[in-house]
Amino acid sequence: MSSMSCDERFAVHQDDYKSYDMAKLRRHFLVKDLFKPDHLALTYTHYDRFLVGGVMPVSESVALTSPELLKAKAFLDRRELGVINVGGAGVVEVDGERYPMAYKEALYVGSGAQSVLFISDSAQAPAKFYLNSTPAHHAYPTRKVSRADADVVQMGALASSNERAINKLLVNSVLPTCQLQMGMTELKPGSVWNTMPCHTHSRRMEVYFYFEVPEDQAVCHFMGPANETRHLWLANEQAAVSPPWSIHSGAGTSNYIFIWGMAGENLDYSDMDHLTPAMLAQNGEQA
Ligand SMILES: O=C[C@H](O)[C@@H](O)CC(=O)C(=O)O
Ligand SMILES: [Zn+2]
Repeated sequence: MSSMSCDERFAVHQDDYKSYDMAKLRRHFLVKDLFKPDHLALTYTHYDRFLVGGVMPVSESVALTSPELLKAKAFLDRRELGVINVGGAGVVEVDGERYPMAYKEALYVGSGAQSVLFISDSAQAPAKFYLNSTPAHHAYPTRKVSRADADVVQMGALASSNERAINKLLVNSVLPTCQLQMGMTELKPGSVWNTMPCHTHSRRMEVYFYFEVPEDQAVCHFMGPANETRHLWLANEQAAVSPPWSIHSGAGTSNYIFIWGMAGENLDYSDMDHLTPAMLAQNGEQA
């Protein structure tokens, strides 16, 4: 039998966050255990009501069941969904239509879909579907976005350990969405810093999900206002929720890949407020 869980995370004020110890910081901002066999793992945040999830079908297909908290008959009655496969080959079936999903392929599912099923091609190499979902007020068409459809931007340089390719997948230059934006950033070997120089965008919250972190390695994810940063050490396939007041940037003990997902006021990817490393060196000083 497939199963489902839904964790609820309330929004935190940046003044309160300063006093959190590590356990409390992790309880509020770290999302883990996204891929358990035949289980739909959901985390409902009160940041733009952004839902983060993971599902790994192994011995059967798993349905996108609507959690009690949504008080909705179907999960997508009032929501849109973004899916990226970070595991073996699989299929997402939306109202009977089958979308084959290879590794790193994305699917946008529009509001109003009544049935979404997640299926693995093989139990030996199960698919791992990473999910982001936000409230939606218009039904845009469901569409698959493969790597060839992505809007790709090369950023950084090996000399500053931040050479990476930003693959914009579910963004408005590729397809229409209500408020969800998702993409995948791949670091080149020898580069470990993502999103450096870093930024904030108080118009949107964001969630970073790290994968392809090699065994025995980890990523140190930085959060907080620029003059009061804290860190979260993340293992492979864990995510960090970034409130609108927070930077989001990480350094790994090796290279890795991560999926970013955003929602909020607008769909303008580039309207970030940038911060230089020198500004971060003012940490703890008066703003
Ligand atoms: O607001 C945009 C997001 O934070 C990411 O797209 C940034 C990112 O992938 C990177 O610089 O490595
Ligand atoms: Zn950002």
